[in-house]
Amino acid sequence: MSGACKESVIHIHPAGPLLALVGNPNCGKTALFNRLTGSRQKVANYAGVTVERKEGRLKTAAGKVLRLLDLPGTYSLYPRSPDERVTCEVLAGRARGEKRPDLVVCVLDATNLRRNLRLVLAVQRLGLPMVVALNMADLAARRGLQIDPEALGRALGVPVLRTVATQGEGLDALRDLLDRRELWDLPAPVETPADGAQDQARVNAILQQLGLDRDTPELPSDRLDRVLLHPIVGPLLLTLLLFGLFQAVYSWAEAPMGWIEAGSAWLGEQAGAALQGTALDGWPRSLLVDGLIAGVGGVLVFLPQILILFFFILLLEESGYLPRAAYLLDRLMGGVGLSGRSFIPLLSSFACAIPGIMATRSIANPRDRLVTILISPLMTCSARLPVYALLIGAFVPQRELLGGWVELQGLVLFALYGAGILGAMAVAWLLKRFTQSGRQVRPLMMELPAYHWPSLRAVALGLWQRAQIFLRRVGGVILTLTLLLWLLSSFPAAPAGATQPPIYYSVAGWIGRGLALIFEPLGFNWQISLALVPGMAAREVVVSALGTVYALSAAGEEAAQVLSGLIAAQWGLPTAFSLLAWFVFAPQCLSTLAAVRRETGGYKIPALMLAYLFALAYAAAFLTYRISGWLLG
Ligand SMILES: Nc1nc2c(ncn2[C@@H]2O[C@H](COP(=O)(O)OP(=O)(O)OP(=O)(O)O)[C@@H](O)[C@H]2O)c(=O)[nH]1
Ligand SMILES: [Mg+2]
Repeated sequence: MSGACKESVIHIHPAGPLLALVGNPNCGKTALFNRLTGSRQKVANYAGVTVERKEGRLKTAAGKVLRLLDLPGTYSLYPRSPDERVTCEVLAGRARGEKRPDLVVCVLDATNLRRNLRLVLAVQRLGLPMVVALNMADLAARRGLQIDPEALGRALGVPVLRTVATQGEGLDALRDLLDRRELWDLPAPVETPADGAQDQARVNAILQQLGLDRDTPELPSDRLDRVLLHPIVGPLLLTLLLFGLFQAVYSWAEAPMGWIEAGSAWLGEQAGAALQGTALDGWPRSLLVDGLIAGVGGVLVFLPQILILFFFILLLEESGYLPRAAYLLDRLMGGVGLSGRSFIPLLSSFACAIPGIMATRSIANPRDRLVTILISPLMTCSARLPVYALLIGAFVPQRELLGGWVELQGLVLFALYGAGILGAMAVAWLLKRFTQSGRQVRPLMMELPAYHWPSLRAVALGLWQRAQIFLRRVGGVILTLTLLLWLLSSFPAAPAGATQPPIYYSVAGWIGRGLALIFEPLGFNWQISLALVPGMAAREVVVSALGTVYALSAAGEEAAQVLSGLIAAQWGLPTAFSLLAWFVFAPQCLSTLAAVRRETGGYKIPALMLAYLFALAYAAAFLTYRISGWLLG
C-alpha cells in the first residue's frame, strides 16, 4: 500500500507562480485542493490528515496554469509538531527544493472564526499576497451564523471569498480572482506587532464589528457527545463498534469470497483441461495453473474482506468519531506512557503501517512519536488479513455462538487483532519503564470536529481507491513474486527415479529446507519457511506462495482442493497457531522499514525495530507451538 503513502517528490520549478493553501487543521484545505487541481488526496474529518506538502496544478479562469501546494494544518506559525513545521518552513521559504509561495490562500473554517482568524493575522504579518477562503460556509449558515465576506474582507484588508469545498461552491470566483494583477502585488507592511495576545484582541474586535461575537448555541454534535463520550457508555459503544466490524468482515464477505473462489477454481480447471495434451502441456501449463491462477486467485479472494474493513475505517474517518475514540482511549494509553494523540496514527496502521508512521508527524512530543512509530507495525495491517483469513478458514470451524450473534471465525479474527494491540501496549509500557520522559503526564489537547454524515460519494471513491491499490499489488509485486517462486520451485527438475514431488529437488526446495532449520522449533515445515521469504516484500504473498508450493507438492486428486483444505489436512493445529502468532508480531515488509528510516532520519530505529520484532515473533511462535502442542497433545 506504499504507493499512496510515499513522500511526494517535489521538483524545483523555477517558473510559474506558486500558491499555498494555509489554515488550521480540518478546515477543508485538502477538499479545496482536490477540487481545484483534480487530485484525490486524503480528506477526513479530523485534525492532522495531511502531514506533508502535496503539489497540484490549477487553472485560472483565463487559463493560466499555477502551481498549488496543499499543506498540513497549523494553529500558529510557531510549529509544535513535525507536520506543522512543514507548513511553517514553506511559508518562511526554507523548505528544501521549494521557493517561497507567491500567494497564500488562507482557508478559514467559518464555524470557528475566533480561532481561525488568529492564523490569518499571523500569516498577514509575513507580508505575502493573500486571499481568504471562508470555507464551510454551508455549516456556518446552518448554524445561523451570518457572515458577510465583504465586511470581513474590509476588516482584514484582503479579498475574502465564500466557499463550500465539498460542493465546489465559490471556486469559480476564486479562479476569477487569481487573474487579477493587483492581487499578486506585495501588500503594504502590516503594522501590528508580532504578539499573539494582541492578535486575539484584534480578532475579538473584528468579530464584534461583524456582529459575530455571541456564544454559539449547543450543537447536535454536543448532544451526541454526551452519550458517545460518556465515561461508561462511551467505551462500551466503542468496543461494540470494533467488535461489530470484525463480525462484518466475516459475515458480509462470505458470499463474494465464494464467487471469487469458484471463479478462479473454474478458470484453473478450464485452463488446465484446455492445455492438457497440447504442446503446452508440461511446464507452461503448470506455470499458468499452479503458478498464476492458484497463486493470484488465492490472494484475490480476500478483496471483499479488505473492502469491508476499509468501508468501516472510511466511515469512522469521515464521521468525526476518530478523535472521540482517541479521547476515550487517552486514559488507557496514558497507562502505557502514551497519549490519545497516538491513537489515530495507530488506527491508520490497520490499513498499512506506512501511512500510520507518516501520521505520527502530528504528535508534538518526540518521545511519544518515536514510541508510536516503534509499535505501529504491531497493528494488524490489511496485508495480513489474507494470511489470518486463510488460516482461520482452514482451522477454525464455522460456528455460531450466543444464538447466532457471534461467529466463531470473526471472534478469532478479533482476538488476533487484539493480540497485536496488547503486544504493542506491552512494548510501550516497557519503554515507559525504561525511559525517563515516558513517565510524565501530558494532557491531551485535541480538536473534536462536528460530526458529519459521511458522503456516499467520498466513501465509494475511497473504496475504489483501496480496490485499485490492492489489485495493483496483486497484479504487480504479488504476481511477480509468485511467478519467481514458481520458477524456483520448478527447476531444476526432479532426477530420474525420484520418490518425492519435484519441488523437493528444486532450488526452492533447497532454500526451504535450509530455512526450516531455523524455523523448525516453531513447528514450521519447509513449505512454510519458504513462503515466509517473499512475504517480507508483501505479506499477502505468503498466501499465494503457499498456494503455489502446495499445488506443486500435492499429488493427484489432492491438487484440486482449495488451499485451506490442503493445509488443514497437512498441518497440525499447533503449527497453525504458531504461524498465526508469528504473523501477529513478525517484522513488517521492507517498505515499512524504509519509511521508518525516512521519518527518523537514520538506520538506528529501523534496525532496532527489525531486531525486536523478530525476537518477539520468534518467542511468541515458539511458546504458542510448545504450549498448544502440550495442551492438545
Ligand atoms: N460541510 C462541509 N464540509 C467540508 C467543507 N470542506 C471540507 N469539509 C469536510 O471537512 C473535513 C476536513 O476536510 P479536509 O479537506 O481533510 O481538511 P484539511 O484542512 O485538509 O485538514 P488537515 O489536513 O487535517 O489539516 C472533511 O470531512 C471534509 O469532507 C465544506 O465546505 N463544507
Ligand atoms: Mg488536509
